[in-house]
Amino acid sequence: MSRLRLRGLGVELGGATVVDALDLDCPAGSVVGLLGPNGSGKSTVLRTVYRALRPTSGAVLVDDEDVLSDLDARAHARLVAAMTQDQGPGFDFTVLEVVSTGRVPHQSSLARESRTDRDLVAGALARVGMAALAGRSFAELSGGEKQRVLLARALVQQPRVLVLDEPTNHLDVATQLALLELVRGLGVTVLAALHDLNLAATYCDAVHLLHDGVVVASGTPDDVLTEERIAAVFGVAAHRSRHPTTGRLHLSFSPLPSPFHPGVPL
Ligand SMILES: Nc1ncnc2c1ncn2[C@@H]1O[C@H](COP(=O)(O)OP(=O)(O)OP(=O)(O)O)[C@@H](O)[C@H]1O
Repeated sequence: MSRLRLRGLGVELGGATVVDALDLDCPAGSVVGLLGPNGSGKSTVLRTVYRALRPTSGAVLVDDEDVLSDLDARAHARLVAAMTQDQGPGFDFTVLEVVSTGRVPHQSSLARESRTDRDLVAGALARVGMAALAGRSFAELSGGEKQRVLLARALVQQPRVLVLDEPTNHLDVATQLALLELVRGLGVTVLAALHDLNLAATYCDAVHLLHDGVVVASGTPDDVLTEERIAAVFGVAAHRSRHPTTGRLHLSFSPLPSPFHPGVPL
């Protein structure tokens, strides 16, 4: 298991500072949530970790390896896998082909797909409940089915760090819980951007709360997600309680005056 650390991360986009001097730790094997309102910088932070975006300053470390400068693309893909909204093949591939591309970083350029590769792909498709759709066109899948296929692809990469950008946003409630249970059971270090604060409270060991590109609080969901902080950062009234079966933090929300039209409830 590996730990992920972001140190002094800064990102400027279109002349504006989107992420500023950000430090963030994900202990080995932990599930860490990145929380914050729309536009707070969550995807931008994640994109630097999976190298879709080069930060203006700072470092991304997996254990003590600087993944931004020390590694070629294949070596990086063996360390870090991502499941995001904007992924997926540009051409029409089958589900099986899409998941199989996750094995490429582990294959030498001459070697054909091995028995191990095929077994891993079949196993991952079964784990995400997509084995029956292996021969289907990826492009024709529903949003939730695509998300599950992209998770299977990330799993067969056998990464040490898994980055998830809004992993549950297309999923029905049962599949949301199944996906997060699966992810928790992997034993890999996970950094996930989540909008659902209750899912974060249930499944994350720690959370970092972003506001305007800056981490304003870090710690356990219980410590970070106070009613005052949620009101200040998200602009909603939150009521804290305990989930009746898990005993974890549970939040209920009601509107404060609209951020768009102060004084007028949303
Ligand atoms: N290429 C770009 N040029 C200029 N600004 C950008 C660019 N990409 C993103 N931004 C801005 O950076 C800020 C952070 O965006 P980001 O997508 O990281 O936020 P987020 O927290 O993931 O939001 P959401 O919850 O809506 O997905 C936003 O204000 C966005 O408009």
